[in-house]
Amino acid sequence: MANIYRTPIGYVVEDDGAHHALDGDPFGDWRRGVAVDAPTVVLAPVVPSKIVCIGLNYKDHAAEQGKPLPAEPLIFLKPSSAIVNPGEAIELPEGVGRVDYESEVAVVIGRRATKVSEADALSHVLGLTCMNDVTARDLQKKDGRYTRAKGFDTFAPLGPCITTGLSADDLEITGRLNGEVRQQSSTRELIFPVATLIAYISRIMTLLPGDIVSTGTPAGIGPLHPGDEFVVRVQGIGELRNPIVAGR
Ligand SMILES: NC(=O)N[C@@H](O)C(=O)O
Repeated sequence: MANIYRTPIGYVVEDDGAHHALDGDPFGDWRRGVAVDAPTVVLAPVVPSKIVCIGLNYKDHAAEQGKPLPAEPLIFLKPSSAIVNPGEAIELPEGVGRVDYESEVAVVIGRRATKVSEADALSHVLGLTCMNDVTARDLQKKDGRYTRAKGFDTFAPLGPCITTGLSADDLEITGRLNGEVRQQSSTRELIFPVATLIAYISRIMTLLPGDIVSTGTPAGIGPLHPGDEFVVRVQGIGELRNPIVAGR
């Protein structure tokens, strides 16, 4: 297991508490280079060609939304332009009403995946990271259109790193608003597990190295306000912390 950080000066790999420059390409051949200090500035770990999100993939969230459980994965896309780095502000656009946080475990694709089987799906995964699927809830409720409600700039905080060699079967996920726990669950509760999601999506669209599959949010969603801070924490990966500001 290793944590791969993207920094302004390149990738850094951390394992057993030691940090090394990553020589090569995290999606291809790479090796540990010179020893370096722990990065002080980390960027979103990838710039994906697409973010594929899953809706209603936790029973308790579907229940709090008053929605029936989907018979198959409910997928939608989020634009890469929505990505913000760990520590950067989530901007609440003017005039859109309520904007919610949604803590999620996100999968980083490592190898090109086209029509892959469930049995072979996980071999296409590079690792896991955290994502906040920020959502303009009033807009979503108004007309059910996901892309607009979830596609605003800064609505996809991503990070802090890619954790390799970690199973997504039973990871604790927590969402804290201003230090208070608002979401607490485990990936054990996912209706459709990661292998099923990758096989399902890859039958529709090819997943490319660096693409993100965000696995859905558990119950406990709620609104964000200027001055707040929201932290997504996933066991074995780390914390994704973002302040909230009023946007234009
Ligand atoms: N309601 C809603 O948008 N939910 C999804 O994003 C989800 O289940 O993660």
